[in-house]
Amino acid sequence: MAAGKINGKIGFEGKTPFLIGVAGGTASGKSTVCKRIMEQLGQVEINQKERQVVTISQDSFYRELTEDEKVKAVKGLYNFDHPDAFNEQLMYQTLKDVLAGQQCKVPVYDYLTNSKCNDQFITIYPADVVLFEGILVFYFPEIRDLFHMKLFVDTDSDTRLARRVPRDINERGRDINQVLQQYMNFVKPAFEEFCLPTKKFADVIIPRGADNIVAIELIVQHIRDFLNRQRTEHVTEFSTFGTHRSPNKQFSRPH
Ligand SMILES: Nc1ncnc2c1ncn2[C@@H]1O[C@H](COP(=O)(O)OP(=O)(O)O)[C@@H](O)[C@H]1O
Ligand SMILES: Nc1ccn([C@@H]2O[C@H](COP(=O)(O)O)[C@@H](O)[C@H]2O)c(=O)n1
Repeated sequence: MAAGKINGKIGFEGKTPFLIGVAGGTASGKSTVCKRIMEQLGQVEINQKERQVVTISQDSFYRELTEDEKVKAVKGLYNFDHPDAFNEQLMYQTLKDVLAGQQCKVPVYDYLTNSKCNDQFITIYPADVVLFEGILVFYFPEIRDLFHMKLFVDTDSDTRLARRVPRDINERGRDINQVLQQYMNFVKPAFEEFCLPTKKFADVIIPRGADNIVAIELIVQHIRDFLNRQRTEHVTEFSTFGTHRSPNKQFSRPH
């Protein structure tokens, strides 16, 4: 079978998943936007293996800290917002595997220990659409070039800080001083230096994140069109030549 091409990008044998990058500052609503997209495509209630759309978080690719770095991290003195905090190679290889339609595993990340959970992985089953979300998903040129569509969630920094403080205290085991110290020393300057400049690479900027129902509906419609086109092409290929992958999983509209 000929290699697939989406937005001028060369794919692989069989169907190339549509890879969407979702960037934006901390607590801008990246995960929530991905969740809304999945909900609107009727994917949330479907079991993981059958899903047509999956989300991967960049947080799974934080690199392991040295003992010294662990001590700093506990005090809010480690920079988790610098590109060097991520394992770029593993991220790139994982996305290449995803694009090749391969099943893969990504580490489960634990914010309480600032490290991966030992022997715990999330299985990423082959899907037609893959969302990859994180603060620096557009930072690394080789990774950025893999995306077929790039979204930037643009929420003002006061709102983001107001969301981050309770989230980090309630869900990530931090205290208020630690959160504010980390924010002023690392999160804010790194956002300005590494994340915000990547907004220019976005195809679609989503002001106000998940509150922007119109933007999310437009993106969902674009994904639906892609999935429908893929299914139509697949039926034609399947009846003519046979194919490498099983027929696309069905997706449903929200009720
Ligand atoms: N539109 C919104 N309105 C209110 N709270 C929101 C909204 N979007 C996200 N949140 C909350 O803000 C926090 C961060 O959102 P999240 O989607 O996890 O951001 P990110 O993935 O960019 O870090 C979460 O507690 C989430 O529930
Ligand atoms: N051990 C860690 C790892 C990351 N962070 C912070 O998480 C932010 C990225 O996640 P979002 O969901 O907010 O996009 C990033 O700003 C890091 O500072 C952390 O605090 N501890």
